[in-house]
Amino acid sequence: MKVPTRSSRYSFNLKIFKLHNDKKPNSPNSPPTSPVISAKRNSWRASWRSALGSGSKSKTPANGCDMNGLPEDAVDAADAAESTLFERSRCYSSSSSASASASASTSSASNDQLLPAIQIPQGDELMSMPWFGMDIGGTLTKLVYFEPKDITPDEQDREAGILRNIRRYLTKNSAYGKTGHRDTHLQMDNVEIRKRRGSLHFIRFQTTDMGNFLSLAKQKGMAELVTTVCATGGGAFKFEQDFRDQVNMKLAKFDELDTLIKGILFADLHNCTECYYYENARDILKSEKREFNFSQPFPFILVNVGSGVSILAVYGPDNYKRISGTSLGGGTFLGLCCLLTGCTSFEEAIQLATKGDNRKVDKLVKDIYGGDYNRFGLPGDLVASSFGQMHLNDKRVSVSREDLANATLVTITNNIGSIARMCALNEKIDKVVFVGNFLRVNPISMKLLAYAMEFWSNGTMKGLFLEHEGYFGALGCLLQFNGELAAALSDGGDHTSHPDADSEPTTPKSTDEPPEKSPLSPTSQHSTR
Ligand SMILES: Nc1ncnc2c1ncn2[C@@H]1O[C@H](COP(=O)(O)OP(=O)(O)OP(=O)(O)O)[C@@H](O)[C@H]1O
Ligand SMILES: CC(C)(CO)[C@@H](O)C(=O)NCCC(=O)O
Repeated sequence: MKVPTRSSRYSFNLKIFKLHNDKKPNSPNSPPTSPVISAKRNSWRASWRSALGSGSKSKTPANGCDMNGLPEDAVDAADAAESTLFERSRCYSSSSSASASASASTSSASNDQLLPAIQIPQGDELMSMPWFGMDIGGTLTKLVYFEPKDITPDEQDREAGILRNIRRYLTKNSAYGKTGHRDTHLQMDNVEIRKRRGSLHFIRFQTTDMGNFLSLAKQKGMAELVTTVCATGGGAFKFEQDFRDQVNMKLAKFDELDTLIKGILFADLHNCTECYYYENARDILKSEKREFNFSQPFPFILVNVGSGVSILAVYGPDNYKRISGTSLGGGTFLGLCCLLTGCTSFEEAIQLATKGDNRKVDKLVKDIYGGDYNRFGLPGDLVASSFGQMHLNDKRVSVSREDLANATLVTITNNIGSIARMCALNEKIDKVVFVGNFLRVNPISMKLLAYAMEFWSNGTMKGLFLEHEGYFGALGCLLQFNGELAAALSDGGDHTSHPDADSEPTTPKSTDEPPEKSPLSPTSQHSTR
């Protein structure tokens, strides 16, 4: 359970508040007006929780965190390769119910407005197991599976063999087929969803393996058990017919950005160590991961770094807008890295980047000025031109694959950081949350983003990160199982907004408005910082 009274967290909020208020009005690095930090505490949570029908949250959860939000039982289940890169500890709350449900059409106009009560679907078929949420993205498909742990002996007797086999198959293995992988270190235990208690399992595979996934699902008898799968992401549209034809499954489609936000809020409510930041972000070598109290999240900028990048301004659980995006995302990093280094996987690309040095590839300010460019506060070590040395033959022949991988990672990350910061400045928001699988096993990028937010805003903005990185869309989708699933089924299975649909002014879910492009051209970033 998240405990708000953490002195270091308060001091961080106070520091930001002070910086905003102390700032001289026309300081070149300051936003035109200070972002408002709400004095109301946890009010959105109370209303959200009441909308979920989960009652009040106990202050001393049965498991999970102590009153300082520290892990009571740190579970080290990380895969060996991943845990060497990134250490994680867990502490999950058991105290609140879990079904996210507020429907888009009744979205709140402000953070504090009460949301409508959930409608639990009546039909047993909607409630029957197994419960999945699926996010079929441009590169990776994410699957969140709810494993009930409160099965009574009676229920066990009645549990169909197929259902039992699926449950065992998913929870006893951590690798499936060629690219399937269960992120065991992310498992959430003792979670309550729709009055059932159990564990959430997080599974991913390459979207290019969808054919194999469907064959496996068929082979395991899923088609006889599951009639409807809640799905989000572009693939929910692209593969809809394949699901129908190959496994006789209908997709109840949900919008990827709606479910992303729902998943984030749910995960943070249930995991007191979900959100973190980097202390000493200005010194990348010394910066260290620390928990962040995200109990008052709104407003925040959300940067979803998947194959491409979507940037949202989030004002409440059902109140957000997509303010920008860029095609230079995780897919670009992986694609360029494969081209430049001959690597064949994301993990290999990150391993190479960890050992490389971008300064052999990029042109730095000091390569041009001989030192800092003081007049505009550009340090000598700042990248002036990404890959800017690679037109020189002698430099080109002396760089390694590792240097090229590192430079590619730094280029893509800095560009995302720069656009995100401009968006935050524009919206006058000081919290910038980065998610998406690009950040998987990728502390280099997270530290760089934390540095970029802190340095270029003079400490007034904070880069924040979330443990379940790329799984929020799938998680949010699983939670949609309530009233919205019934709606999705009755209206033909599509619960997303279309560009030609009417949009709610306070809930810009549809894509009516022409998409705003990134405020920066890739070549103009430094001068606009
Ligand atoms: N095992 C992996 N295989 C491929 N890419 C990976 C892997 N792990 C992390 N990544 C990174 O994550 C990115 C995909 O992230 P994510 O799953 O969040 O997006 P997506 O849903 O596939 O894409 P989009 O949202 O743009 O449709 C890849 O482009 C790559 O940079
Ligand atoms: C197309 C999506 C939304 C798919 O998740 C994502 O890849 C993205 O936001 N790409 C960037 C598109 C843009 O330039 O705004």
